[in-house]
Amino acid sequence: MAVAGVTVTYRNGHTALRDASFHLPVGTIAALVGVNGSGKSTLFKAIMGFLQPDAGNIRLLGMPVSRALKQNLVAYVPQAEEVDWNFPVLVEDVVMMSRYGHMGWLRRPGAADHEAVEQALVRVNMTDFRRRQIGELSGGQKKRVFLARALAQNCRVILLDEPFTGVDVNTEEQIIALLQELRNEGRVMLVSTHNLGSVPEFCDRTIMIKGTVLAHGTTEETFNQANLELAFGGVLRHFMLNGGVLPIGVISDDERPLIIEGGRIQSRDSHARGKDEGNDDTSP
Ligand SMILES: Nc1ncnc2c1ncn2[C@@H]1O[C@H](COP(=O)(O)OP(=O)(O)OP(=O)(O)O)[C@@H](O)[C@H]1O
Repeated sequence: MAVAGVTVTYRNGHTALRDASFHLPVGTIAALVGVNGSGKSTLFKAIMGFLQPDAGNIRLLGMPVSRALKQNLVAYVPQAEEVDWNFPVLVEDVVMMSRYGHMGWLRRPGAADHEAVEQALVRVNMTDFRRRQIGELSGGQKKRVFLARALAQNCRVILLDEPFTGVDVNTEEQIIALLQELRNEGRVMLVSTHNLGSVPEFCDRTIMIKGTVLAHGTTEETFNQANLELAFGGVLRHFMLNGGVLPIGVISDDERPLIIEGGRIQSRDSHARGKDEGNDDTSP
């Protein structure tokens, strides 16, 4: 995925993205992080071809967006709020919709389509729910159905909008494991997330965004305190804990804080420990 000098201005004249550039090789999970309104959804919409950039260009797997879309190579896993869950549709039908591009003009599913849906549901562990109405599922189950839809489509580029919102830790871990498998198959995933604590855990690359791309590269190089402060500034609750010899910075964009100890980003396990230790003596 190559985004080069992309500027997107909405019809009301608001420029939500200006001169945004980054590139991702295949076989990557990249985090897209930034405050509310920083342009994450705008970038997704441009990559999905819903919005036409006013400047710059986007190439997916070496081809223009329109060609990648025509070949069914791009899938979008939406935020829960974007979907009308009252629409009466079965889980297996939601997944089958992704096969329309593979069907003839009569859109009658064939054996290959049924097989693709079956395999996708197995992969996300949702076969038992195939005859359930999508609206009756929990948040995490719905996310898994949308992931199954991306899989049945056999797309190579997957955009995931906040995949962990309203998802319990078990489901989050299942989704992460699946994304890692997909990465190993050579797919590219761009994941917008406010769960900063889990970014170093599963994202090879990070893109920091705030009206433009502030920084991008491997998570190791990019996901550091200086860039996080640049991207989040005063929005983050940023406080110091006094446990231990070195000061510990806690940066939290949501309920799952990220711990930076001695300039190094800590894993979730150590963050749980830090949280417990820090409860009494945190100061804003
Ligand atoms: N249809 C639109 N018309 C005009 N401005 C818009 C439109 N959609 C979004 N914007 C503006 O563009 C900017 C970027 O919005 P965008 O939805 O891309 O942010 P985001 O990073 O996805 O935010 P969030 O984390 O809240 O989902 C915001 O200032 C927003 O108000």
